[in-house]
Amino acid sequence: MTDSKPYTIRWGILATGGIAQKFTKDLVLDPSTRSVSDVSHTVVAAASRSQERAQEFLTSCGCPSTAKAYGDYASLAADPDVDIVYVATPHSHHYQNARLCLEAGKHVLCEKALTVNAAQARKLVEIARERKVFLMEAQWTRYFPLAVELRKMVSEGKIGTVHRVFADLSIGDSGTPEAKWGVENRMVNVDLAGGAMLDLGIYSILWVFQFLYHIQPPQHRLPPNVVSQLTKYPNTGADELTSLIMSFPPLNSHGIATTGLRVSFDPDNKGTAGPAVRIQGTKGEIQVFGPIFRPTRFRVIPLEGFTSVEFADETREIPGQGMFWEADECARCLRDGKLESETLPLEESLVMMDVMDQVRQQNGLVYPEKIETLEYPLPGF
Ligand SMILES: NC(=O)C1=CN([C@@H]2O[C@H](COP(=O)(O)OP(=O)(O)OC[C@H]3O[C@@H](n4cnc5c(N)ncnc54)[C@H](OP(=O)(O)O)[C@@H]3O)[C@@H](O)[C@H]2O)C=CC1
Ligand SMILES: O=C1OC[C@@H](O)[C@H](O)[C@H]1O
Repeated sequence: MTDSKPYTIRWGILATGGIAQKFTKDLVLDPSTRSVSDVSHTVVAAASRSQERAQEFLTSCGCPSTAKAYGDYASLAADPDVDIVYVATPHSHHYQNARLCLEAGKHVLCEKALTVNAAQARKLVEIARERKVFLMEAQWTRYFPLAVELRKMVSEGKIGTVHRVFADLSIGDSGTPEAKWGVENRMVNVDLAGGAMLDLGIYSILWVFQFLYHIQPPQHRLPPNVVSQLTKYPNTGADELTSLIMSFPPLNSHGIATTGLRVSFDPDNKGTAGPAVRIQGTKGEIQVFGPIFRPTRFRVIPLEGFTSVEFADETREIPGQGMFWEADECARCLRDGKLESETLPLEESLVMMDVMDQVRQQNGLVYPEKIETLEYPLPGF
């Protein structure tokens, strides 16, 4: 007889900002609303730099009244009731905060970009492996049913051999970025590892990677050659317009990933601009409609003479943001004793970090030493 009780994991939430709220509200939803019955989630604690903020956060997200509110991150990492910590601080802090939790023996789901640079990411992976704890970068988009379906279709050869992928995530609007972001906001503040690439461009890169790297046979999963251009944001020097061409061996397939804060993938907010991702193969093309962090639908356009197929993501009708898909993956990995996710192996996160390092090197974008360093622990994090 099978045990029908779901496998429940106990979350600790580290930081109380915008995405921590969205993620936590998704966690407390009943999994049956998304037809999931094998795993479930409970929030047992949250930590903020202010204890009061942590308590307000737990209440406003609808967490159980027994959940503990901590006024510092170290207390959360030390809580024996926490199985896994969701790290939701700015990029600049991921290395210090995730390391704190890993060293305390906690499993970790860390927001994207995993760290500021590849050396920090390698160190986290090394520690996770040493401690035998689970670590995953929160590239939530990969876990949407739409993305799962697309990887399956392309792997099965629906559009033949893929030779080129275009992907864009640019979020300029009617105002100027200067008026919108100023100089302090984490989107442009170099002290917080701000900039278009680590925050938004990573989605363009992950869409390229899903098809030109991830679904390739293991012997063909090779790091790309990268050429890039980057324009800096006035007054802070973060990147505001970044474009990469990646050439993936052995076919030298091209992945063109773009991002920007001054132009938009969807200028009129009506989808008039067309697809934000185009996956081009020898038998046709698949177009994905953005925003690509939370894609809405895709279209398959086979070679002339065939009918095109539209796929709308029906799961968008169910409650929540869709961040629960990645949370469910974490629960299944913990249940099955896996220390990393097959949908985003740690090695792939490292290759993506290497790509972003190369873009920064090619264009002279260096963040302050205190957030590029491997030194740990540092005060103030
Ligand atoms: N998956 C997705 O769709 C999204 C992912 N993200 C990712 O999530 C992370 C956080 O982004 P977001 O929630 O938008 O950021 P916010 O600025 O809204 O929140 C960040 C939180 O981090 C904590 N923090 C700790 N130190 C600092 C510091 N020096 N400056 C500012 N905040 C600090 C704060 O929590 P406290 O005061 O409680 O300690 C703060 O609320 C980033 O890595 C980003 O890339 C962001 C948006 C969407
Ligand atoms: O991950 C993200 O997706 C949505 C964007 O608005 C946000 O800046 C980014 O961090």
